[in-house]
Amino acid sequence: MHLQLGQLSHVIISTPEAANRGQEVDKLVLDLRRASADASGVVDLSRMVEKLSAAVISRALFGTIRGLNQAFLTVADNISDVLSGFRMSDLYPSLTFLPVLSGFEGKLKSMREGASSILDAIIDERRSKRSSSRSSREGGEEEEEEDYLVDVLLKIQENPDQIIKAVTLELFLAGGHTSANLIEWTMSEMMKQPRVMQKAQDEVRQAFDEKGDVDEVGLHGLEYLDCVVKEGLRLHPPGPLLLPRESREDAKLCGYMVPVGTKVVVNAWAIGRDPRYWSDAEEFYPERFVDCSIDYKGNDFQFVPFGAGRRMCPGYGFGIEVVKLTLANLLFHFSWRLPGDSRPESLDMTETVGASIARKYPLRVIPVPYRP
Ligand code: HEM
Repeated sequence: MHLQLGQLSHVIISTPEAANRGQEVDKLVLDLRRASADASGVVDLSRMVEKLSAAVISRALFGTIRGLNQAFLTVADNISDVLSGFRMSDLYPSLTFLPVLSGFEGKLKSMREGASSILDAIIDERRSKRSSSRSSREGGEEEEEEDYLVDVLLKIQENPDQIIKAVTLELFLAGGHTSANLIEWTMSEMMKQPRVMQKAQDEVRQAFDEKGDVDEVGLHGLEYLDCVVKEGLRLHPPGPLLLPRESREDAKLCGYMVPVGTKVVVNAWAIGRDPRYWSDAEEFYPERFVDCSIDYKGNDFQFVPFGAGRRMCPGYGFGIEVVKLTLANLLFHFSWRLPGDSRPESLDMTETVGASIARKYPLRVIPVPYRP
């Protein structure tokens, strides 16, 4: 993973081993297998995928630290819940007393303090792990160094803990829910359209049948899955309004005057559904991306699920890899059915309203193992 983060020029988590996403995805497959043996066989895929992507991102950040991981996940989850959604103060930013009056500011402050003390403990734990493996190596013992993101930041001596904590929390908040959200919506769209599910499944099974399992290297040859993920991003961008910008000078935009200092919100969700740029814009049709040069890397302004420009998502490579790896595993190891006699076209796709658009109702589905 290659990230550019403010004061740091570059941070690289170099290997999938450090990110360790494969292990977490294997765990998800195992949990699904177990659940499929239960009487009803119905699983809450939304919840399972949310858990998976939080585990993947926390492993990449600081590995597994018993007790602390869970505490951090809970606090970070609460912060992200509080931050999503709109508040009165967003509509009337000049009324600066509103966040204080509503209790929003106090709530955030106490959550930040909670996250900060857990992160202090995580940093201390990684620091002592690093120094004990250094002493083992100096004593001639073979000890492999683990490089999680916190370790990389600790190696850069001039980073005060305050910055390490801010970067860790930001990455967790930005990278956890987004990947889960995209997996959940893309699976929902495929449940609704068995034709697409079948085509993606055929591709994945053809690629990995001989090996019997999905691997990250093989993911790059899955052209249809690539189109499916792009189509998921077009219709359900996990950050629908990107990050707010502020205009640095007066500007004229689409005939409107935008004065200096205006908060500008870019609606990536609406852009992805604009019929001027997309035919049958509301339809989930991955084939539109076959032999099409439009990509999500910030150069095609009709498709900006990761934003564009200097504030573009620095974690898109990591996010896409997690999403593809998870989807490929879900498609390879299981066939999927809806509970009872629900028909695919009747699957409820109601969205929540807020800074991120999630499914209003969790995706409840039945996994049927491909191989016993
Ligand atoms: C499918 C997964 C993801 C999606 C759809 C996504 C989307 C976005 C979007 C739309 C933005 C705002 C960009 C803008 O305003 O121009 C953003 C920012 C950001 N993303 Fe992601 N993201 C994903 C995964 C990740 C991951 C895995 C990480 C980290 C490991 C990450 C880290 C960040 C950070 C740190 C920012 C803030 C950048 C800044 O403040 O300038 N994202 N992301």
